[in-house]
Amino acid sequence: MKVLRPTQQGDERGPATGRPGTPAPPSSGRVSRQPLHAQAVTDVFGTLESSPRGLSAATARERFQTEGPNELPSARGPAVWRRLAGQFTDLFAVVLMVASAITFIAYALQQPRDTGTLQLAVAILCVVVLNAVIGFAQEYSAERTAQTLQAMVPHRCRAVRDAAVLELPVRELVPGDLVVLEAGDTVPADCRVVEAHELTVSNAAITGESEPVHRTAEPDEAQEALRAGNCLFMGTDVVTGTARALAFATGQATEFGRIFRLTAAAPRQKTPLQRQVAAMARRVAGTALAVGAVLFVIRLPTGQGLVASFVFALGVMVALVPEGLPATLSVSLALGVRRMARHHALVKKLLAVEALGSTTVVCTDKTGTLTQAEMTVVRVWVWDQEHSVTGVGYEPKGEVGDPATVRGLLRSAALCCDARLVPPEDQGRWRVLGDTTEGALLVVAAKAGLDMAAEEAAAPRIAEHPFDSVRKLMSTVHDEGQARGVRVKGAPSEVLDRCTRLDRGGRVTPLTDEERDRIAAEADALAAGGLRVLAVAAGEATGSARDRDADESDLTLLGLVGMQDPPRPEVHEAVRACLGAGIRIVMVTGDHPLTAEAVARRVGIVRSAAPAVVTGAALDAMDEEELDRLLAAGGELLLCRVSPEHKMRVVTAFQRRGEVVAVTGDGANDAPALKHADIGVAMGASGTDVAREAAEMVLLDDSFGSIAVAVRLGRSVYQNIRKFLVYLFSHNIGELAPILAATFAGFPLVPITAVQVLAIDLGSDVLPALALGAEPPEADVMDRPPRPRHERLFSRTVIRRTLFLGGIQAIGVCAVFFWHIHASGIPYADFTAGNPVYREAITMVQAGIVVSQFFNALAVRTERESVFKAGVFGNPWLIAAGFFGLALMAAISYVPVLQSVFHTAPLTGADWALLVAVGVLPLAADEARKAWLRRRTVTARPEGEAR
Ligand SMILES: Nc1ncnc2c1ncn2[C@@H]1O[C@H](COP(=O)(O)OP(=O)(O)OP(=O)(O)O)[C@@H](O)[C@H]1O
Repeated sequence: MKVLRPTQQGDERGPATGRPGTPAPPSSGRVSRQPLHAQAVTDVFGTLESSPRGLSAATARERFQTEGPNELPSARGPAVWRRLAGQFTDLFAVVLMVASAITFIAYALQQPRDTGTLQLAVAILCVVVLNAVIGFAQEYSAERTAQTLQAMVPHRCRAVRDAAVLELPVRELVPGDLVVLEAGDTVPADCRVVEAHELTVSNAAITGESEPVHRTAEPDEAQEALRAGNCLFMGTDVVTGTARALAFATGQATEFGRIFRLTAAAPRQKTPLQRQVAAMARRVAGTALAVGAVLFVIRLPTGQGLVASFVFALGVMVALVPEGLPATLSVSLALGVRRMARHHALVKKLLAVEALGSTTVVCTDKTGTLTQAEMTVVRVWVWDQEHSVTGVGYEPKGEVGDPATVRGLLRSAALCCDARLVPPEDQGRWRVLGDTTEGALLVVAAKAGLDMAAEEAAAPRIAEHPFDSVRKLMSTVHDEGQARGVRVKGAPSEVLDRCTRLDRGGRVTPLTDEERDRIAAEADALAAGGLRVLAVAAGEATGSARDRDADESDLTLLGLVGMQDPPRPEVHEAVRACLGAGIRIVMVTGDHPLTAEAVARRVGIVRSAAPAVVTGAALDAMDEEELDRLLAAGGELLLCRVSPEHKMRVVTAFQRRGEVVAVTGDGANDAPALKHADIGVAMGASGTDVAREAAEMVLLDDSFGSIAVAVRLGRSVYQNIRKFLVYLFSHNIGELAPILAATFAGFPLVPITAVQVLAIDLGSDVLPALALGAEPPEADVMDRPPRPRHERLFSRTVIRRTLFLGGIQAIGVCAVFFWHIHASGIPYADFTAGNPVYREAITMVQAGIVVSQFFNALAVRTERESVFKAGVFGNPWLIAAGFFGLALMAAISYVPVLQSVFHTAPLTGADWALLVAVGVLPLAADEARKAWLRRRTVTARPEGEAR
């Protein structure tokens, strides 16, 4: 975790406070005394005790022991006590604490003193403490979840060790490691560049300047490393080119580590959903206060005294406040996030969970997302014949039609590759380190009998012009003795544009227009079969300078290769599910239109005879209006030969139309589109660090199948939240209604006490609400159109359903109470709190609500489907939570200590039978409502959530 210090004398940096921008040299005579960035490359290796062959495994291990892992400690938030104290400062808690204090005072002033008042004061305090503890625990667990998820995002880098390029976890990197970098990589440690090809980096993470800056291996006389043109810093991004660089500082000793230490943990952002719920909870609390105050004023003149009226009003207030709601919401969101993670979709921001439910368009990549990214060359074309290649995967075993004819082409193609084939370990499979397209070329070269190690030794690479998805082309320059040979591979149109000659089986002739057309037609024919097609060419570098345009001109076309990439097996079903859910899928690919269309057909994205296939060039020719018209036309749309800039433009255009867009991306230059989209989806396995950083969601397996699962789960999280909102708010109606009814009927006491209400809100109702938040997705969740973007959580449907279920519950509970009171024949005015009939009646009311909530929980499980069809026991947690509530109620009714706390009485078997008969009514009525809804929707397909 430190700057490597071969000796201490030359080190002028303080450990934590020193300016880590200037790696100091050691003072040994063997190595240079200049700062690292001022040294020549050869000296740098000496200073850092490394070599162009990288560190040996043994040295790396040793340094890991002494330097520690290359990682930063996790950011520490405010102290535990501060966070806990913070829970007591929200409006809710303050109101309840004030209420409790007044109740305590009321109790002190009471003559004679009523222990019920004291119990109420204590109970309210308990609510405050319990809420604070739940809030704190939930916040803590959400944080832990976020940290675990972050840790799951793969952080790997490439470094040379024992002369071989290895992929290793970033934390294992040590000072002296020779890091291999390419566009899209995040720099894993502070490094000094020793080799660079067209390297530019974005230092935004360190300096805030997003404009890419050029970096080379040349010594630099700058004052500090940060300004030097040859140093790279942890956390910055490689924008273009490739490089090798020596790590000189890791972990906390890096510049990033210093900034990290200075930065306090950023405050956690609440999602719009959480804000909506918090705002709603505040509104309800306000209403509760107002209703309580009004009732207090109404009750005062009835002559029951100030304290009794106050206690009564307080009961009303407590009945209305949804105590467990915010905690339930957070738990439900966190559960959704965990479920998605189990299905390979890591949500980095809770926001994505909500947005997923309303996604209307998915712009998806092809390679790796829809396909397996297991490229295998199956055709090689050289003038004027096509050769088949056999074999599967990356195992270099198979036959090439006529190896002698195609060897020249394959040698050039393989020389122009950065990827490496990795033999199987422990009976695994052959793997590719690097680009899969290049992996396929190395495999076919081996199949044709080429020994690429020997070929590379015979023609060492002296320069390269890296691939990028805008150029769709890559070239390398090789020292071939008398000449410097150029090898080029890329999209056929790009390569053909740069060719002037054609290799006709060893005889080179000028390339005629006719031949050019013929070759383009061959490439199209291969692409139409769903193959990715690359053209390969060769030339000679003439000028001394490394001039890309000159190197890549006047080339000789050697031939074409066609590689297949089979669709992922799970994608067909996932595409069907998304289309069924009203989500439009737009394929966005850099590949050839014919290849794209063939693959799109295979996975079911294209089913019609004539999809709209639009190329990047055609997009460039369109103005915004034309683009809007294209998108508005709906239907199947494939965007081919496009660059990340096109992707960004299309995302913006979709959003202009009010669509909620999810976009996949893997490259560094996909980052703007990923950031701009409503949900940026990065590839976890093959994507670059930059893309993963920009995205809201990371797919660990890169598969489109995981997007479909995430949408399904995102929708179900939202549905579940609505379920427990209806569940929780409907019982508030059940609690409030008898209180209001009693007030207006002139009954002198409350039909349910505040302590009883709290027992329901925090005892019997919390667990079912949590269980509802964990409901599995409903069967038809993907048969509905996406939720409108701006639809409120408390939509009219939710409010209607709450009133419906709560209303029925309220009628039942009031009927039970007044029936019991009337059956006793005692006049209202004679009732006192100690009256056994009154105690029975209020026990009936509390138990009535609990029983009714048991059935209510079953009712809200589905929106349209009969719960009997969905399976009454489909959510065993819910059933268990319901029975827990009933058991708690039974204990309150029968256990003497609880009887005295709650002023309850033992219920008889007949009482329970009556309560079940009344309690089941909301479920029965809701079943009837669902049946009516289903019948209605068979004839007319309604809009949105009313379905
Ligand atoms: N390593 C490479 N070297 C040279 N040319 C390449 C290489 N990889 C791809 N190409 C060419 O560039 C084209 C675009 O490739 P690119 O990787 O940018 O597409 P993409 O957008 O990632 O495609 P997809 O949507 O299939 O993932 C390919 O069709 C191919 O002809």
